[in-house]
Amino acid sequence: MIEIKDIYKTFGENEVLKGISAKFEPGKNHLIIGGSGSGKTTLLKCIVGLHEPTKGQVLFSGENFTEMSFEQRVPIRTAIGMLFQNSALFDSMTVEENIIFPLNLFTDQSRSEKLDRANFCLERVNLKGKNHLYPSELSGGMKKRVGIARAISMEPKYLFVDEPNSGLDPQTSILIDELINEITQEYKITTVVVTHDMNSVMGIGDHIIFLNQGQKWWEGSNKDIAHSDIKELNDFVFASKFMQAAKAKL
Ligand SMILES: Nc1ncnc2c1ncn2[C@@H]1O[C@H](COP(=O)(O)OP(=O)(O)OP(=O)(O)O)[C@@H](O)[C@H]1O
Repeated sequence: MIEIKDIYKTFGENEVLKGISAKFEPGKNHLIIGGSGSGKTTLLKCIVGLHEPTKGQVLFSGENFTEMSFEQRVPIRTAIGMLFQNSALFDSMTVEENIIFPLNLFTDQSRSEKLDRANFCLERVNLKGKNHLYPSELSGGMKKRVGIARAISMEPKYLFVDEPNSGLDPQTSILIDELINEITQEYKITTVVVTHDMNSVMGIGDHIIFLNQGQKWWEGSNKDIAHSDIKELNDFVFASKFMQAAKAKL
């Protein structure tokens, strides 16, 4: 479980996050949605410690991450898997080397244990046997899957994903969403996803937080979202004609 309490983040004069509180539970997909510039990525970065909040607290399993020193944070950091935009794979490394990279950094596993783990993770994301390919030889969807394989290589308790579907076609997007959902449920991971993708929202949004102008404007599940009477949320969710037509049938 992750709990954030009254998070503020200011860059210079720009107050980007204005007092956000929420709880993120294991085995669930928590989606952060909102318009461009509403503060989604900033919030994600504040939770994982890539930004320090100006005010407020982040608690991982009840432990106050915000007040910890760099060294104290290490056990929590190693329990975090991250998949950020563009998959952030190392181009000069093979698929296998990319997956083993965090194991080299944070574990004292033997070479054969690391290879076993890489093979397990590759199989889990349906990329068995692709060990020796380089990122330049992969499609966008395959890169995302390698990114997911790397993110789960350390058996994370927490998974953070920024825009998993950017640059992917709709069918591949759904496969990536399904993979995130399966992994989240299978390993009881607390998963937090920043997304613009309404298919993801409707497909895997167990818990959705809608940010508007740096504030938590609404939260609920994908079942609740169609019945909200919050104007800003409806304008965001039902911006497309397709979604308007879908709502009319509900
Ligand atoms: N490192 C930074 N320094 C200064 N300002 C920043 C920094 N990071 C983000 N911002 C500002 O914070 C605001 C919110 O940015 P953020 O990237 O969190 O929004 P977002 O909701 O994720 O947007 P998008 O959907 O377009 O990715 C923007 O005004 C941005 O300029």
